[in-house]
Amino acid sequence: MNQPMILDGRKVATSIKEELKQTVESLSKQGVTPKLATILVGDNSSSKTYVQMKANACKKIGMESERIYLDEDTTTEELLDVITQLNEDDSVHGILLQHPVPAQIDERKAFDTIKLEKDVDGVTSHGFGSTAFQLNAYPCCTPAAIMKVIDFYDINVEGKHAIVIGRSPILGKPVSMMLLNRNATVTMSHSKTENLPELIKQADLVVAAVGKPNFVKGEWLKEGAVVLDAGYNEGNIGDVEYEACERQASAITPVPGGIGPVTIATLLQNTVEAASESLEKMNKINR
Ligand SMILES: NC(=O)C1=CN([C@@H]2O[C@H](COP(=O)(O)OP(=O)(O)OC[C@H]3O[C@@H](n4cnc5c(N)ncnc54)[C@H](OP(=O)(O)O)[C@@H]3O)[C@@H](O)[C@H]2O)C=CC1
Ligand SMILES: Nc1nc(=O)c2c([nH]1)NC[C@@H]1CN(c3ccc(C(=O)N[C@@H](CCC(=O)O)C(=O)O)cc3)C=[N+]21
Repeated sequence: MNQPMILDGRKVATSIKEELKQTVESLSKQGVTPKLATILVGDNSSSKTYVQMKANACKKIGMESERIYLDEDTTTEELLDVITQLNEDDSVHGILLQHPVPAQIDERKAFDTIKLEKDVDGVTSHGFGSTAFQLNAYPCCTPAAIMKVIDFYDINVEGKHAIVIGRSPILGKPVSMMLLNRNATVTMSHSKTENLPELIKQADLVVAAVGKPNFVKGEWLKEGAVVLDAGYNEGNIGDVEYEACERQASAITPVPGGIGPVTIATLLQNTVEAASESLEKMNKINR
């Protein structure tokens, strides 16, 4: 039986967080404790779990966090006010608005209200554009996590055919740009894509970002494909049918224990970097 390499996200996350702990301690000694603010609109229970996980992860490495819950019927204006207040709050270094938001809210407008220096989740148009053009900005966390797993396990993407399933602003679209920047040949697919299984069959690397449990079937894969499952559905189920895909793949991320933990580590990393930047700025002013 085929035994693929299991891409262990917890291992990748631990190595990132170990390093962060020391930086957080040193920043705190200098009077700046990195702080992340998360905003959740509506009471989607799994979204609540994610923001709780993010808060716990902050605490574990000595960071602070603030969780803001807004009603399901919050208007765009009300949400923009909350974001503006966080933009102006010097104790907050990073802002994360949980995607998706209820339909009445203009998500793009809300994302773009986040100050670039505090966009630790890489969701602003400016952040996305900078990432696409390989300029300096915080990369979107889950896409960056996917790239970190690829790098940690030395997976070669140059010249390879990668298919990304899903094109959301926080996942499919940015990860496609990152893969392109690494010289992969990228197919972006979505709900209107025709003949998806045939396209997947041609891919050396499959990124699943659909939001549908067990969506990618084992028989769709080319033998030896690398499978990166970013999906995280009700009941801790990924977007790929794991057992069947494991038989076809040369390497695969499990769910849980794959991309998820690395996403959180990346979010912490970006927030700590934002705090360092703000300390540097303060020191310059006081000099
Ligand atoms: N591990 C982590 O850190 C993270 C995990 N996630 C998980 O990743 C998954 C995707 O999340 P997210 O990107 O936010 O989800 P969205 O719902 O925002 O986007 C889903 C995407 O999948 C596409 N899609 C839907 N159905 C099909 C189909 N039948 N064939 C091809 N494409 C399809 C949609 O296409 P269209 O654009 O045409 O509608 C859309 O682009 C979820 O399981 C989520 O929980 C998300 C973020 C972080
Ligand atoms: N603006 C925005 N940014 C996001 O990054 C974002 C978002 N919106 N909306 C929702 C999704 C979902 N998401 C997850 C993060 C970590 C795990 C994670 O760590 N999962 C663990 C499971 C841990 C457990 O269940 O105990 C694992 O896969 O092993 C899962 C899901 C981020 N998201």
